[in-house]
Amino acid sequence: MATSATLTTTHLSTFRNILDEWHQNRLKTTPTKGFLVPFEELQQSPKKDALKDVIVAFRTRPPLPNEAAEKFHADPDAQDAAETEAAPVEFCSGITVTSAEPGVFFAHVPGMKWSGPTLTHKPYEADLAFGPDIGNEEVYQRTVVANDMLSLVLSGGVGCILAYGQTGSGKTYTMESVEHRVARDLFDQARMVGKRLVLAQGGAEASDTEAGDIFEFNVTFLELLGKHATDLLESTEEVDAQGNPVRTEIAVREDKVGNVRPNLISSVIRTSEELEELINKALSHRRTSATLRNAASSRSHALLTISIKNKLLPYADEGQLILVDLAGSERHEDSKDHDKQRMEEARDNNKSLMNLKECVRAKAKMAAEDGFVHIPWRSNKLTMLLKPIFDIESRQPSRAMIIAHVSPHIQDSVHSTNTLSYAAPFKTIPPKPRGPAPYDAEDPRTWDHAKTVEWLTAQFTAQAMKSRQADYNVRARSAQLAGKKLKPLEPPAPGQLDLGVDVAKICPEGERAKNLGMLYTPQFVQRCLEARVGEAMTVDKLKMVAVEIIGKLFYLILTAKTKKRNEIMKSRKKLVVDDAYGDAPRREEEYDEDEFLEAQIFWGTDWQKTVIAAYEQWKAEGRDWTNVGYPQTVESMMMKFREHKAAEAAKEEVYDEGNPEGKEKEEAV
Ligand SMILES: Nc1ncnc2c1ncn2[C@@H]1O[C@H](COP(=O)(O)OP(=O)(O)OP(=O)(O)O)[C@@H](O)[C@H]1O
Repeated sequence: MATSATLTTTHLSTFRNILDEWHQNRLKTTPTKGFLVPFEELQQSPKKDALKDVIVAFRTRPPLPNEAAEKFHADPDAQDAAETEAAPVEFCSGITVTSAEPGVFFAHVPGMKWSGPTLTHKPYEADLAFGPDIGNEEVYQRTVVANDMLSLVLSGGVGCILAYGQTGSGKTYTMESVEHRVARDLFDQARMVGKRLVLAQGGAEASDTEAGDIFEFNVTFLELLGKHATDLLESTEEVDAQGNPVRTEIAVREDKVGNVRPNLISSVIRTSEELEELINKALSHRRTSATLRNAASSRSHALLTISIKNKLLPYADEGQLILVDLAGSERHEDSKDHDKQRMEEARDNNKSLMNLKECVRAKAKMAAEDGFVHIPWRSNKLTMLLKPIFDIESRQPSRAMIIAHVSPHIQDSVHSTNTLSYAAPFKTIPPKPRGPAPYDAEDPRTWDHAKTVEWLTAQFTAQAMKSRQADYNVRARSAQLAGKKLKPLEPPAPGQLDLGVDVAKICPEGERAKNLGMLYTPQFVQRCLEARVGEAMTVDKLKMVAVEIIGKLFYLILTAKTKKRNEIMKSRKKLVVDDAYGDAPRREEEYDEDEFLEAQIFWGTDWQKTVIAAYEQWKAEGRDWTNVGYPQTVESMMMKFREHKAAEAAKEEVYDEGNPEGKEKEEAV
């Protein structure tokens, strides 16, 4: 089967003309929009309230020297091949960035109608769009820094950055640059956060406070190749028949308490240089193998996880930064020449990417609507490894960012539309302002300032009463030992109880429980330490009390959300996946756009060839092509595609791990 890239290449000059015309017409009406804040002014801290739980960005790279000529070839059987064969294939853009923020990419999708070549210009929206002229530093600043990822993870939250896209589109280029920049900045940021914490505890500002004095950093690097997980930090001399290093397989499963902690080599890191060295070591171990698209293609998902423990607040949650360079999303066309093992890997990779899509979409939907949607993270090893991001029962704040990469070439446009339509639905609109929710004593999100202060005061009062009672018990016991008896403990006179903190400082005017619920645990603890008055509570005692109180508040919020989820579930009966995705745009009336595109990819240029052959036959027989012939032809191609998919799915079911019926079915087959 000829590739669809060949078709595009054969008609390149026509596509170029159509594209030029489109550019001219577009520029007459809509100028290209840049970023909201110029790069030089990006340095201010982001507004925390404005941050989203799921951020989606698009990126396309510049064409590489000679890439078009080396990668794409004209179809020698095509009618106008003689015209194209003489000249080498030159670059023609398949992507146009019309707005950087919000991001808009147009994909120019070539097609062939009986009347000749056509281009469809399909727009896709994201939060950000990076064109070929945007460098790695700017991408890092506008994604990781502007979205406060490092503070989040240093404060006990979970941050995850995923690079997705066709093989050779630039994922590794982006992720490696992010990894090295994280290595560069994480320790400086940790030093700053740590110093503030030391100061809040009443400690003197030590200029030589090192990040490692306050935080403990542990790094792991896991590779998921198909269904097999291995440790990229394990050194090995052994190689398989293809020359790939052989490493011990690592189990990925939930433990008894629900954590997914694969048994990996975990390296303690104290400096930027150590982290940098570790990243380089792991990357050099990363398995690569040739594909049709990219000579050094990465066939696996690579997950770099940096876990951060706050030594000053041992009770606080451990922060995690998970950087994921996903395996290339290969098309049927690109993987058809692989051996059986590679085909299986490609199939498993695509399956895990589909499952990831479901999870991210559900998370995005949940954040946008402040409700609950089932997130099927247990269905696949990749999403199991991302449990901290997807587990709705987790009280840790989390933020996920997906950077979808597309090739700049028009020959890759069909694949680009797949990538963009994979990621675009992750972009959510912030929930519409609905006015204050009615007061509910059990839902802190509905409390006003006065109620929040009242609740906090009650919490600190309860703690102070506990301490007072404990203190009395000690004195009573000593008195008893001395043969005396103390008077029973009287309740304190109003205003006499020393809470040890100024509650008004913990919840200043204008703030309420909802705002406190958005603080990270260490931030709340820091606030309490800054509000400490007198000696009623020692610093250590106050830290414990603060962690307990914020934990209680998170618990109340989580319980209220769960209650709401149950109500939503009851009222909606069944929340189907499509519901979570929103209405999918339709392309050809009867067919779902994704399915239609997938079918075209499966057929490659045979799609157009079949249409043209059918057209000629129907016309020669004098029959109605437009109303009958064309729909019938498309339907029969869709049926064949569906049969192929069903057969693939049946195979997957048989081999699917953990499918209790799989073995029986396999035997039956
Ligand atoms: N923004 C960019 N600017 C310049 N060159 C780039 C850019 N992005 C990628 N490249 C180059 O393009 C080539 C392919 O990129 P890369 O290896 O990152 O792709 P990939 O998506 O990770 O592919 P695979 O999934 O096969 O690993 C590399 O030579 C890389 O240096």
